[in-house]
Amino acid sequence: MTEVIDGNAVAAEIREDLSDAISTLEQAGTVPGLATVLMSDDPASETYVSMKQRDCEEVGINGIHVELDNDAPADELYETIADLNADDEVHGILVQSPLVEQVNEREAFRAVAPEKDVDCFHPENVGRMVAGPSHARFKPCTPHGILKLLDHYDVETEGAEAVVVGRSNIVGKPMANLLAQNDATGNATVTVCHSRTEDLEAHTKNADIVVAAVGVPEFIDGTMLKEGATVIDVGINRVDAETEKGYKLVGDVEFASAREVADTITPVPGGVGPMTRAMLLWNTVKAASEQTGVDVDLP
Ligand SMILES: NC(=O)C1=CN([C@@H]2O[C@H](COP(=O)(O)OP(=O)(O)OC[C@H]3O[C@@H](n4cnc5c(N)ncnc54)[C@H](OP(=O)(O)O)[C@@H]3O)[C@@H](O)[C@H]2O)C=CC1
Ligand SMILES: Nc1nc(=O)c2c([nH]1)NC[C@@H]1CN(c3ccc(C(=O)N[C@@H](CCC(=O)O)C(=O)O)cc3)C=[N+]21
Repeated sequence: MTEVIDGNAVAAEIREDLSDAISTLEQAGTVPGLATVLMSDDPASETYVSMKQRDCEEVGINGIHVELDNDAPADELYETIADLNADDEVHGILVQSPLVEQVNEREAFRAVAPEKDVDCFHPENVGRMVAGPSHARFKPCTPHGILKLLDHYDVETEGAEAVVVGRSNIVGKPMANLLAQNDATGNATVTVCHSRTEDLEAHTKNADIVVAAVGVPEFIDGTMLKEGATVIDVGINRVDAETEKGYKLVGDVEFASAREVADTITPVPGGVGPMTRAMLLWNTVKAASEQTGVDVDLP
């Protein structure tokens, strides 16, 4: 029987475990603080940011939300980030992507103080992550959440053939790097595929673990997978449907055909998405601990 991974359940467990670390910090006089910054006309962004704020409330993190006008000058965003960098009550800062066009996203991510960069987008933190486990500060939330899911469902990465489809800075690139690292959640043999890959199916067919982060609805189907594979679907695509909201969410994997072939598979929604949010809380607690010098146990 194919096992369908329950990302909501694993994320709830992590939030529960984080409460202990948050209590430890509170007893030492610190409430962890996470600032989310929204400057976007992307309709999904508002949903994600409000979910992140709701998560904060649930676990006892002080959520601070800043929303900027979409037509404000880029400097307003930089000033906001500078203020948050200087604010002792803020331990983590997330600048929601995509940003409006007048802002250079790379510059905005660089403006976040590296100690508060809970997305792990700052080049200093990316470099430290790539340098290896003893150098790393944060792991980016989505790949980090995927490693937690693999561990939770006893999917062996060591020696596995892993194929990551997609090479974005937010998902594909760090995911491939982490799976290849020489540590307990890595040691896979990793192939990175992208839009210039000649024969995608030849790669995915050979993979024990496929991570799909493409942004194309139902791009990978069962015929492209190896029998018994683990399939991690990162994609969140809104497609028109006759629902209350006028759309439904589908992944980058065609779930019905993939589950016939896979041994273990994530659904959309309820797979990777909730884990991304849980690891954002995790990184915020780690940031608060490091900024205050109060030791905590992280799940
Ligand atoms: N669940 C979660 O928590 C998150 C979900 N997402 C979702 O994951 C998906 C991917 O996001 P993101 O990584 O930001 O996307 P990007 O658009 O930044 O990157 C997509 C990647 O897929 C590759 N690609 C596109 N078309 C093809 C193709 N036909 N064949 C092979 N590769 C292709 C691109 O290749 P190239 O580099 O050559 O252009 C690129 O590397 C989206 O659906 C997004 O909404 C994103 C972040 C978090
Ligand atoms: N600076 C920055 N950091 C991010 O981590 C970041 C970002 N920008 N921009 C957009 C992407 C996307 N992303 C998601 C997080 C959670 C869900 C999630 O919780 N999804 C739920 C359902 C969501 C819904 O109902 O719409 C699920 O899959 O079950 C989805 C997508 C984080 N991102």
